[in-house]
Amino acid sequence: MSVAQKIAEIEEEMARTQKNKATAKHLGLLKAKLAKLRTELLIGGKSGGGGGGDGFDVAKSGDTRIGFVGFPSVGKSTLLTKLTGTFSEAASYEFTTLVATPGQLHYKGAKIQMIDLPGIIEGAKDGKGRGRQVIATARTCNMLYIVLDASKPMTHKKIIEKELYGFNIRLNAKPPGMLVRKKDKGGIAFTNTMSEKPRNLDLETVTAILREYKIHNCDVVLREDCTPDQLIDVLEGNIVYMPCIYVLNKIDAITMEELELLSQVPHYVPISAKDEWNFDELLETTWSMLNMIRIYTKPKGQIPDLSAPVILHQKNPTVEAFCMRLHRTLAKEFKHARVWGNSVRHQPQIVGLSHVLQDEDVVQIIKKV
Ligand SMILES: Nc1nc2c(ncn2[C@@H]2O[C@H](COP(=O)(O)OP(=O)(O)OP(=O)(O)O)[C@@H](O)[C@H]2O)c(=O)[nH]1
Ligand SMILES: [K+]
Ligand SMILES: [Mg+2]
Repeated sequence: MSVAQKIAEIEEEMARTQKNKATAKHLGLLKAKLAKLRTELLIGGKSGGGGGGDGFDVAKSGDTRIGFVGFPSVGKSTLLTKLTGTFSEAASYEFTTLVATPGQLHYKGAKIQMIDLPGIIEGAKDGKGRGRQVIATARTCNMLYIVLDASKPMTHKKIIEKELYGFNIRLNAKPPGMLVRKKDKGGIAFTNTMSEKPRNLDLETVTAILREYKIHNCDVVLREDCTPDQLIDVLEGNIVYMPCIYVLNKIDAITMEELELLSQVPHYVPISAKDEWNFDELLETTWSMLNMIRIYTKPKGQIPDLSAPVILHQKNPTVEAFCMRLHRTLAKEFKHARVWGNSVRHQPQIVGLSHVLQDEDVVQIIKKV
């Protein structure tokens, strides 16, 4: 039996199994088996077809990377051409795009690499078409645009999400709030640091899942009400968490009433790639979800170069993170920094490595002599 067949078999059994307290442990076990098989597919393993776990070979450039994922002919290539000016062929027939096509957009001083990808269909992750190559490339991105055709059924969104989930991509989610610490002896300890009782996990389910991973001595500490799937994610360890915008394209082809209904979807931005409608909102939303912060450098005796900020990805980056971004050894030679901007009261202010910077601060590093 191939890995894909084994996966299908387990998925069927899970669908047959009723969800209740008595079956929780068994379901947890099936989920763990499923995750292991998916990882086997992902890493290449013994699976047939689909081009292995490797993505398209696209050189990284710029400060961040956004991948366009969606069914065929939803308008991904049209969008790339309009946003970046890099031509990617668009046509009314499916699978026009066969390879990854990168373009670059300059926005608020940042260089954003955008990658137009071939369309995917249901079953992509298991080797249909170029699906696995597409999703493997999607895993290398900092953010995804899931492009949807507003005039097509919204079930397409679910299908794409499922394909990405099966390739260990978690959309608009944070790593689970739990600690899993393997030890040499002492058995399995399951503790909870929340004020309320956990609703989704108990010692029995945790033990069953850990056993599937051949772990017999381990501390599991809950900081949030995590699910069995989240425990499995932590054990698998190769999960990618990334922000995603549902880009609802072709709104020029639907009525206002239909558009109103579609606006219920979270993280969605309606656009028309053809008519360039609502690109402002798309880019504003992109910027805020990427959590990018611009820091301007100021060499001694010169004015800061406001056209070329250094981009940091953390929400609250420190001066140390800024130094690391500039050069690996800079933090070691660091004496102090002068900072102008919103993060300081005095302009400039002398700060140390632990100072937290804000968007558009100007920083001058003073090295030890
Ligand atoms: N009405 C309308 N049509 C659009 C829009 N954007 C793209 N199209 C049309 O939709 C068709 C498919 O566009 P593509 O850009 O090739 O779509 P794609 O997602 O790249 O397709 P594949 O590469 O085949 O996966 C073309 O005929 C486009 O002209 C839009 O905003 N409105
Ligand atoms: K097309
Ligand atoms: Mg295309």
